[in-house]
Amino acid sequence: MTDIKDTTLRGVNLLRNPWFNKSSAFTEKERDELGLRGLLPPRVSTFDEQVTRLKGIIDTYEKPINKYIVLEGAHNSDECLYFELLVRYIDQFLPIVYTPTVGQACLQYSHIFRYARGLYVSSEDKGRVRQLVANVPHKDVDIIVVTDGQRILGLGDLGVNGMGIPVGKLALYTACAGVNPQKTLPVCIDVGTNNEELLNDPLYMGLRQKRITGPEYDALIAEFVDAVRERWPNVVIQFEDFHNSHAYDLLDQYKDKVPCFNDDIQGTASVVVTGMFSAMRALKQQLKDQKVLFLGAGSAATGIAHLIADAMVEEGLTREEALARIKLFDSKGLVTKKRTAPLTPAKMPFAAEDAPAETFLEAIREIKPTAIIGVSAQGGAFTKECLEEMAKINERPIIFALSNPTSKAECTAEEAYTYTDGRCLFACGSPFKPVEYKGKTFVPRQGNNHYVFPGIGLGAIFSRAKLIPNEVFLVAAKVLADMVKPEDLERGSLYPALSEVREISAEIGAAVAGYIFDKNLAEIEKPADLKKAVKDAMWDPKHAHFIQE
Ligand SMILES: O=C([O-])CC(=O)C(=O)O
Ligand SMILES: [Mg+2]
Repeated sequence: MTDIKDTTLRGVNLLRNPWFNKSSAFTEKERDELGLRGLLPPRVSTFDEQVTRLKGIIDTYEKPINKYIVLEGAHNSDECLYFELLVRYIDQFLPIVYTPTVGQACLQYSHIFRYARGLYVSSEDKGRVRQLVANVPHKDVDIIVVTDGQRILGLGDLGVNGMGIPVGKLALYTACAGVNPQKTLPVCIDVGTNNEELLNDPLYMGLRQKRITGPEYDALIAEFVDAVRERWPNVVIQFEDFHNSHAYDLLDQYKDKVPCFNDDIQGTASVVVTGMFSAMRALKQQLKDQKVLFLGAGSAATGIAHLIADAMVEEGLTREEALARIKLFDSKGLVTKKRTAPLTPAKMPFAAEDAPAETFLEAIREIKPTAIIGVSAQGGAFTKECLEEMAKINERPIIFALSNPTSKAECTAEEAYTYTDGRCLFACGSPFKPVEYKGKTFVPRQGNNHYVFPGIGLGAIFSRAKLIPNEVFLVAAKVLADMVKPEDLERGSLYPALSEVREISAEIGAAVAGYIFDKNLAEIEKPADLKKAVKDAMWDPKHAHFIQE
């Protein structure tokens, strides 16, 4: 017996509902019994034919943004088909529904908007957020990705246009980790924008006001968290692309109360530590012997820096020794204790005593790092001179240019390999094509949190986690690093192939769930075969049957 999906929807209402719509794949019997006869072309399509048809349409568009628009159309008309396409062609379509094209989509969001999706909570909804949450059609929500649009990728404040990011991240939850799409909810909190260009754009769809902040902002977020927790008590909340000025505060406020994490601080840290573990394997060295210099000192930088310090401590350093091996360089120069403006608690532990270095190049010369990590959103900031200097100091320098989208990358893959004479260990934040250099082909891979957040969320959802401790991000990094094969390292890849992402997410999900069970943070009993149970719980894009055939 096949499972039969129960719905009271009939006729055109079925065709208009992306959760149920099978379009031309509705069977003869379904057409008869669900009031669909005559509303579709006569010949019944197979799922494969539908995938071929949709892929064919998308392939006719050259510009990535147009592919995005067509894909979102599918997302909003036949979700199952959309996800099957993503799963089958993940390499091709991840850069569309996610970094870098999603960045372009966010810039133009109010101009390409066709379908409303997810939940919008604005500062005008103060006092009635519960009602808004009650309007959400989902019976159960397992995971929310929420942004306030203030730091969208490396693009800055995009206000309500930032909604593209939660939508994209959740698409990855389903495509990469088999989270049921009907249990995911993208949320945008609109408290205004300080982006003048958007405020002056007649089509801009968000509130036309400067951002509110302070107690009013905190109260709106609190009302939102309370309302969603009341309706869906186990819901996992992923904070995404909040500005530094809120990111740590929100995490500190909620991490011990609700199952939540900040992907930019913790997810990014996890994946970058993976990259460092892989680099250590290639170098046959230990993390505790590295000296790391960051360009950028925002939440991603300090999140990564703290997790690298944790990993160094696991290798035997004292925390003080670990912190001393890491330095941050931001728009005001090297972060030092001498700064007049007070340092945030996240930056403080990494502050150098003193710094004559004025430029990043001087800082490299002075500190002699083994690794430079770019999280600055300054496109091209790893100049030829910086890269050459790194190659002079190190036999095999570690170069991570993580800012995205592509225009914000600190250097390209080609620049990294060329200016270090093909000797660097490289990771990027946006996708770069393989690079040929002196007869060798390098395959750079993305140190992007997409390798870990879907699996971490999956583990938290599966175990019905009460909280998500920071340790799971190191757990995930180790699992991911173990999945990097010697052949990957041989080609300069510090991460596994994207085609393996569902397997990766299942492994990370099981390990994270395992940690949560062992710390007594789970709401359910630990299954005997955890890996199998997690894998079995993953959703596959398959059209439902509505009628016993
Ligand atoms: O979305 C991405 O590609 C990575 C990320 O979280 C960010 O840059 O904010
Ligand atoms: Mg992000």
